[in-house]
Amino acid sequence: MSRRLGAQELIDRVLDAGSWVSWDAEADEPAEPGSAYAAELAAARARAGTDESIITGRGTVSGRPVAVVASEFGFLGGSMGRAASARLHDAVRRATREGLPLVAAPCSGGTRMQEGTPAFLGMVKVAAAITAHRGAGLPYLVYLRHPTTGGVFASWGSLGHFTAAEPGALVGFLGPRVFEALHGRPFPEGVQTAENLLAHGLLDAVIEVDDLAQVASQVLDVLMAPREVVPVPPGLPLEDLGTADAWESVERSRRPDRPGVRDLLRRAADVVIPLSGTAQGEVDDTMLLCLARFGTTSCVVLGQDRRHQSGTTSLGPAGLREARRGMSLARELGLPLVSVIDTAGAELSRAAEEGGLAGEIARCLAELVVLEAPTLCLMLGEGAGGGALALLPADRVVAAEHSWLSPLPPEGAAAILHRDVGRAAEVAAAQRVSTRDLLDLGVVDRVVAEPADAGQDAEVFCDRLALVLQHELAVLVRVDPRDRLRDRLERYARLG
Ligand SMILES: CC(C)(COP(=O)(O)OP(=O)(O)OC[C@H]1O[C@@H](n2cnc3c(N)ncnc32)[C@H](O)[C@@H]1OP(=O)(O)O)[C@@H](O)C(=O)NCCC(=O)NCCSC(=O)CC(=O)O
Repeated sequence: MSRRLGAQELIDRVLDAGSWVSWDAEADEPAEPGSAYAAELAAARARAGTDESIITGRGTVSGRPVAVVASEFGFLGGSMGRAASARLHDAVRRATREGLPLVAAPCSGGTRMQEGTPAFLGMVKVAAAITAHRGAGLPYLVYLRHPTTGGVFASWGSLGHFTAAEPGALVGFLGPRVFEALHGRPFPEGVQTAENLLAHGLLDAVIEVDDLAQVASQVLDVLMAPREVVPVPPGLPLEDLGTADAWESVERSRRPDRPGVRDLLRRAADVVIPLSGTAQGEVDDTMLLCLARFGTTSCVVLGQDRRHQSGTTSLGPAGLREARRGMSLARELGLPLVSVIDTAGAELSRAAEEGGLAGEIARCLAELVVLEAPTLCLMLGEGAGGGALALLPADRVVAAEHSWLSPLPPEGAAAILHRDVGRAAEVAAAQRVSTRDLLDLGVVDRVVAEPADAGQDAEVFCDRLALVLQHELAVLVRVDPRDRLRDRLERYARLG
């Protein structure tokens, strides 16, 4: 881990040179004059060079205005007393009033022990101010520095739309030394580290301080972009679809070299910012969640990733919870949502049942169908069962020619109907799973013709889909939100 940076040093490394303007008035004096605490505060001020454990203000990152709040660890371990919480609270509210995105860089031992319970309660107003900031559709980015603990991690450190941490940083709830003193044994090694939290879906990235400006500016470019209405790029001219039957499509969709959501993003998106996990302690690689920009339109993408659904891994409840994180991001930030269906079916296991798979499918359907944000579903390949349907109910549904949608894998349906998986092709046709049928049924709005071999011609396949995506997104964001939602609800009321 790099040397611990002071608050001002960090700000100078991240913001454009000369852009920093402090918002801090003189901090309140929380200590009784002449008390031991007053002496500690005076010593902390002299040592840290700041008047409190937090500094706030505004500046620019790559030219974009941002509000910044940063802890000063040199001031009583970055701990939060009443004056620090009041300063943070005021800065968050000012950022909201001024319509500025907010970047927070905590580094703290949590609530200031010298001030006890009255200071502890400051976590509540800070959480309330951040909720109001997010509620105003403004981004909140968090960079957890070494060390971030206690009530700071448990309030403003854990409420980001996007959360990154410093490599090797100690990030945890109770400080390890406090744990050992209380319990007489050391806290397990390697748990309270940035890297471990990343692996558990609690962080989106671990990045060096020197990369923070670039990452923050990319994230903000994507998050702040949709407020501009962009010209609609030309759509793809309608091309003749081939004559493949449903079963041929099923077989084509299962070819190992068929492009998946990652290939599509690599080729089609101008910017991709991966997010990791649910932000609540789960990761599922079968669901890809990211912020992306296609042409000039930014969106949240959640996509079933075929590369991670092979052999023993399939889409589980955590993947669907990750999808719901994407839905709330889109709702809060007013970003369009692109959902990508490509699954051979959700996980069938004890863990999935006990983890609430069916409930997660229900919650995805329920949230997606009424989501305020513009929504676009792309059927990319396989589309088996509730795990696929969970990402379907969008304003517009675009399908690659050989994608399909069915209540079970066709072999499963054949087993139910005929006790014979060998009759899967016949059942696929009868169940109307092909895109031709889905177009007739009004499930799909547009089918994109595929090259003769999507695996061989991955570029053509992805480029065509990208053109359609860009076009559809640009059209969608122009529609009045009330009309869009009403049309969507009417559409899904007609289906099924
Ligand atoms: C954060 C740390 C891991 C950092 O360890 P380091 O060895 O790097 O640094 P350190 O311990 O020497 O700390 C530097 C200085 O900051 C002071 N310091 C640290 N945390 C403090 C706090 N919460 N209140 C008041 N002072 C604090 C230390 O006493 C020390 O002062 P000096 O230099 O004078 O010796 C450790 O300080 C720590 O465990 N702090 C407590 C973390 C914690 O459990 N917080 C919960 C608080 S309750 C809370 O926040 C509410 C909640 O949990 O919900």
